[in-house]
Amino acid sequence: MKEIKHFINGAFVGSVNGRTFEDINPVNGQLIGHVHEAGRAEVDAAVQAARAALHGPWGKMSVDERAAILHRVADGITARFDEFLDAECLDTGKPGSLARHIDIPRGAANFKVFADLLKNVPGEAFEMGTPDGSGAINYAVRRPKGVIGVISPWNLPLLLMTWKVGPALACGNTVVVKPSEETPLTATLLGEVMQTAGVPPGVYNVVHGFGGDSAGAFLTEHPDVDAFTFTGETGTGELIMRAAAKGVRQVSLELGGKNAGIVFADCDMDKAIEGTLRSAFANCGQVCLGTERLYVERSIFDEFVARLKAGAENLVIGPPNDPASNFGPLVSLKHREKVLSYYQQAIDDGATVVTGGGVPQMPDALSGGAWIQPTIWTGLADDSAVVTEEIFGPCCHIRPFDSEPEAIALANRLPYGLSATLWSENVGRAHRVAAQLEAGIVWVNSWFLRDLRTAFGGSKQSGIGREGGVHSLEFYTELKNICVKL
Ligand SMILES: NC(=O)c1ccc[n+]([C@@H]2O[C@H](COP(=O)([O-])OP(=O)(O)OC[C@H]3O[C@@H](n4cnc5c(N)ncnc54)[C@H](O)[C@@H]3O)[C@@H](O)[C@H]2O)c1
Ligand SMILES: O=C/C=C/C=C(\O)C(=O)O
Repeated sequence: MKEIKHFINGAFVGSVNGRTFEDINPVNGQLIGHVHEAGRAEVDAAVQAARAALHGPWGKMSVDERAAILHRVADGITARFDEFLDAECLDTGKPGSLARHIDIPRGAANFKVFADLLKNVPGEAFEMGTPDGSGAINYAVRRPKGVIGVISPWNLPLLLMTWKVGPALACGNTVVVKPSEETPLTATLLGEVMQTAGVPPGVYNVVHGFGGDSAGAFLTEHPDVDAFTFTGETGTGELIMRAAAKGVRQVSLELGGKNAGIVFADCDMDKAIEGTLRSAFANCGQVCLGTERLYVERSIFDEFVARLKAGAENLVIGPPNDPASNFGPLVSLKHREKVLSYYQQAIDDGATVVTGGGVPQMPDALSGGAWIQPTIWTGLADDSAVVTEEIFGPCCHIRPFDSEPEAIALANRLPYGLSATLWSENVGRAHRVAAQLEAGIVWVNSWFLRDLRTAFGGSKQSGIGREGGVHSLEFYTELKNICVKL
């Protein structure tokens, strides 16, 4: 039985109050281990360690030295690839093939890319005239923001946490991470990698616990954290923003979505089906960028629905260690209750259930898991909660449209604006529609194709700010202008 501790000031420590909570495997409902729950004392110790580390060797390192250490962190993840893979699959139940190709490699890449970026990023300088004719030079330097609070969700635990820790550390900050209570393992394992890679104590800290009235809230209420970067639900983002207002601390928020996919009759149908099967059902639909609303041009509607149905019914439901499986359980029975409530709502609202809609029959050994069927609906009104609210499950609603302006208006009608996909072989149309979609990220004839140098984030209620490439620098550093009179 695992005992999962905090990682504070370079060491694994338990909670002084002795409180723990259970980490459950969503594949079979079995106990993975007991996780220490941080009280204010542990959160305070972590923040103090992070503050002290800013003034220790970490704060004095050159960019090159920091980058070399972060490369060792990335190499350390790769060297222990299978351990990270097993830990991520244990916590989430996701298919091993998915974590092998996305979650764990991105965990390593998130350190490498930002270490290299910092070594190569240009600065700015302006010469100016002065009344006495001697002139002045302005130049800007970037300084770390300080102690960063990182609060992350359970759907892509290592990927999303390192997406923030990588650039934060590359910029010279120190971090206190509060991983999701559902998925504590990989953030903890990363502590061991940090030790081996020579990251000084206090630079990377992890405190475990829940959100409200627990480690998450204690971290956001701590006055000595300089800024918060958060990925999770829009409602939680509002709470974090409110807490961060005390002391005027900055926030970077990557929040929920209800992402639209638009499929035009001039698409390549094979590609559109393949891409939509991934965007609706990958990671059991638990991807913030996933598609839960599809708008399909009427002339190809029936064919598209039939082919997506066939694809969904071909998904192989199974546990992470089954090499044939490409569809795992939801993260928990609690989350399944939420998703199933929308499955019921769809029926109550008069949907046609094209496929799925319930819980699959699983072998006895797996019957305690959070299994659910991939589900497709048609026939719902545009204002049904199933079509307007983020479900975060393996499901989508498909509705026909008749014109390009109608498709754009339907895609833009919700208060979310994270991502959108559009499928068309007409280049002019693709650019025209992409330009009008209210979303931070638009994928044309693809989905979840990620270049880490690009801006990533949501518009409207899907977030504040952009991370990725140089945009991460804007958040993780303070830009200081120095004006020198000559
Ligand atoms: N925009 C993006 O990039 C992105 C990426 C992944 C997930 N998401 C969103 O995340 C959500 C799913 O993740 P989730 O259910 O873990 O989200 P969540 O908001 O419930 O929890 C996220 C984290 O916040 C913590 N938390 C909860 N309440 C808190 C509080 N009051 N104070 C401080 N911390 C608190 C949780 O413990 C967890 O660590 C979905 O809405 C999804 O769209 C967004
Ligand atoms: O579930 C949301 C996925 C977010 C992905 C990223 O933040 C990323 O690819 O950097």
